[in-house]
Amino acid sequence: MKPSLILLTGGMKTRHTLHQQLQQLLGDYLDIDSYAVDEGLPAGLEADVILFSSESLKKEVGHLKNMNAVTFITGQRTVHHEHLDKLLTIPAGANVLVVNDEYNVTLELIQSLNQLGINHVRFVAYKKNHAYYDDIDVAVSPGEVELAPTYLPMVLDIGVRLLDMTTILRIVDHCRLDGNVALQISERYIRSIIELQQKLLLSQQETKEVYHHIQNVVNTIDDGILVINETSEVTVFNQKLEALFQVQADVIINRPIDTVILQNEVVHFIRDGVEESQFFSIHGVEVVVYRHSMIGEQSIVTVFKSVHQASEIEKTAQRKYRETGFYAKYSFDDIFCENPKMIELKQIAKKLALAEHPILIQGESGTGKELFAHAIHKHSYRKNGPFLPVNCSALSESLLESELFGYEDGSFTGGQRGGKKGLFELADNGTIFLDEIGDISLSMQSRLLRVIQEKEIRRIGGSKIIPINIRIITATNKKIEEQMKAQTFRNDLFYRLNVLHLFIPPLRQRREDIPLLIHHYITKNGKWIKVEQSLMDRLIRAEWDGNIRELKNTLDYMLTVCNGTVLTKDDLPQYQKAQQAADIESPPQNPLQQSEHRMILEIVMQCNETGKAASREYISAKTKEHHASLFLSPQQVRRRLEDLEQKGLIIKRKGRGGTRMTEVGISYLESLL
Ligand SMILES: Nc1ncnc2c1ncn2[C@@H]1O[C@H](COP(=O)(O)OP(=O)(O)OP(=O)(O)O)[C@@H](O)[C@H]1O
Repeated sequence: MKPSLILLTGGMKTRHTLHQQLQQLLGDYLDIDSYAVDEGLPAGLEADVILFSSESLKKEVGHLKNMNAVTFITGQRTVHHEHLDKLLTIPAGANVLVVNDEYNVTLELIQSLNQLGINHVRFVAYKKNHAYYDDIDVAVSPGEVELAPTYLPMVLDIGVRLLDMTTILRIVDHCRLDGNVALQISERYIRSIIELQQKLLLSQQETKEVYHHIQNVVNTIDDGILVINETSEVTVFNQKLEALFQVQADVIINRPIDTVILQNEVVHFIRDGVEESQFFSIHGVEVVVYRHSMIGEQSIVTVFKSVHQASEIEKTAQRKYRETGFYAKYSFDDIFCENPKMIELKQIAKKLALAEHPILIQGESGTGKELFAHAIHKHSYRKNGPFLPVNCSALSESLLESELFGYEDGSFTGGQRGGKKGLFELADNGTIFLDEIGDISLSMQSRLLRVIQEKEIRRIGGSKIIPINIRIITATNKKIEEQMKAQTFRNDLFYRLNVLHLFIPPLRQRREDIPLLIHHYITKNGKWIKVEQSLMDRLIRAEWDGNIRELKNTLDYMLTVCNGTVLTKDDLPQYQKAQQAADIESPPQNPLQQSEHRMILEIVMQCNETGKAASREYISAKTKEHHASLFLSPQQVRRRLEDLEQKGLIIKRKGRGGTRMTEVGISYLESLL
């Protein structure tokens, strides 16, 4: 007769699994019965061996009467080896919540997982009444997945834990089975472990093959590819780069990038760069390096392209939009200025270009708002995408709406067959420039607000939601702050559009730019024409209510009518000639102001005549020679000069020329004498 064994477990699932395990290993030599507490135990239990599935179960039922056996054994348990590979797929460093119904058993499980060499993750033991687990990447449970908190992103079932080999051998020993039986059982046990090993080896082999395949693919690419992992070790370095850096990939792979790549600036850009791309010269080859952080993997992929190739790609991308006309025509180099505030403004705009936020540009009509919008797009990361300027005041409300949002077929009479894409859709991956934004109706304002908030649109008459990725630049010559007070412009929209802000000063506040712009427009027309000094002075001091646009129109007119090689006042358009008389500045009423004007202008005049630079300090020192009450500090001189320049009486120039009298200034001084 075979010896008998009764297995006692808490739950049915454990009973099934352990019964199956015992049957497989010992079924030929023992009569095996099993009971779970949850299913109810019979009135009396009698066997050679009674096996408790765990220490806690022994505590729970061990004291019961009518339980007779020669030997009582408490089973030691271990993770089911077939499920170990599930644990190996968890990324290194992950926080893993180990879930089991009893805390002590959970701690035991963590210990045995560590003993099995699963050390690449951090295990956290689950406690029944613990309210919330923060920062857990995955939960694992030996058959108790339903206990895991539902908010966790992933729960892996690693199967009911099996009886370990020592427990099996103790049973063999207590049932006094033949020595060969123990040998056969351990062989069966070992065989299943070997099968697992074979499975792992196979998958390792497959991984190697996939790696080689990827390596071959990466080597056929015409660009250099370099990838680093989260610890800055190089994981991919293709043949193209071997040639560029003149080094073998096997010297580089799996080493920290800063120990193998000697070009510090390249390493710095790859590891810590913020820009998307940068130029480098590597062993005399000019390259552009594009940097891309892989989301979720903490790896950085970089692509090295020759400068020539990179510019070809850009050209192809831009050509597409050039054909449709949706491209930025001007860059920052097309914005001419000498005024220090304008030079600073250009620098600021370049920085704003690199951000992704909306920009509101304010300034009077003709100051160059649209020019700035073009330049910003061209300087931004979206430069290869479309640029769409839209003049919001030029279209009626319904037309503007259909232009911006597009429409579906049959939405209204006269609409294009098959519907039409709107400008928001066409601007996808690029920039839309909404000029005269202060002129849009309140209902258009709310639609625009929704586009900005939701980053999606719906065509007129359509139901499909279309996601869009656009940058919005807006401009206005209106005082939008006043419009908000009058409640004709929505506050919430204003703050959405005005994340970044530029104010372009009117031309009369930057008169130094006038000679430069005049020179630019003359040369642009391909003419070799001089400007008579008296005309230049007059142009410098004109009001230019229409700003640069008006100046440009004036020059276009004069260059067309001019007969000789010198532009004179006679060439001025009629309306400006008419202003001439009114232009001469009348002296200030205040006698002190009059004396100051006269004193400063005389000093400047003297300087101009003797070729001396009329600096603030020099003028200030000279004022001491006049009446004591007229002394002006260099600061005061600066303010007075600004005022005189505003009036067009002098012009401040950088460099050796310094401040100069204008012809009008000279006449004005004469009128004061
Ligand atoms: N700094 C500059 N250098 C060269 N050209 C300029 C400059 N500023 C403006 N312009 C030119 O002046 C003209 C008017 O500029 P733009 O259309 O950009 O002005 P705006 O402020 O957008 O005008 P509006 O408010 O009327 O739309 C354009 O021809 C532009 O090229």
